[in-house]
Amino acid sequence: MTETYDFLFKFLVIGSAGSGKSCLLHQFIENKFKQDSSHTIGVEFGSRVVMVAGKTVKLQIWDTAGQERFRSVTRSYYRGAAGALLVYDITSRETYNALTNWLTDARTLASPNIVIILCGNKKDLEADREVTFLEASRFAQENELMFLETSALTGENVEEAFLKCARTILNKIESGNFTEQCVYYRCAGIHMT
Ligand SMILES: Nc1nc2c(ncn2[C@@H]2O[C@H](COP(=O)(O)OP(=O)(O)OP(=O)(O)O)[C@@H](O)[C@H]2O)c(=O)[nH]1
Repeated sequence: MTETYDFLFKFLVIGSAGSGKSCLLHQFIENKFKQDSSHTIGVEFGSRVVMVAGKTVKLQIWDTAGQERFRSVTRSYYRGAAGALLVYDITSRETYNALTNWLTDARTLASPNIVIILCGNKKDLEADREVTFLEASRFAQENELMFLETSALTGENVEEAFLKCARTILNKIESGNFTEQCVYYRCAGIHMT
């Protein structure tokens, strides 16, 4: 099968262990909840071609392990990323408190201009919430992040998170504000299946 696209963006999914990164990726790629998700070892990969503002964009998505012992492996995948989903679990303040460290890694190891969307995942578990929408949106504003609450279980806002990030990158490219040559390519890719 030949697959053509206008742009290829490398995306990262980062955040603490158990926040739901693998489930978000699975929901976006397969359109269903990954029932038996176990800890990611190192990194996993998925891709999907989407339409964004009339352009075909291939998203190449790297789902990284959140566990500290894999940090040196996952850091080596940051280079060349145009966008990232920075994930925490709304029912776990610990995962929220770790956001600053993940953000520093993304901006130093990928690019200071990387487009990041903060995702407060497990929105379906309202009764167990430990992090309010308001405080997370303030954090997002202070750190120039977009922000959505998502549920990999119900699928709420999952597609939106990836598309919003892609749309922002595309806008930046088209307005000349995204100049890193390494992070996007206008290309006709050949994909063999
Ligand atoms: N209720 C609910 N559970 C979720 C959601 N997303 C993930 N989970 C559960 O949270 C646990 C961790 O999900 P994973 O996707 O494996 O987490 P991860 O961030 O990839 O974890 P690491 O690979 O260790 O970094 C699993 O038991 C999932 O079933 C969600 O949106 N809602």
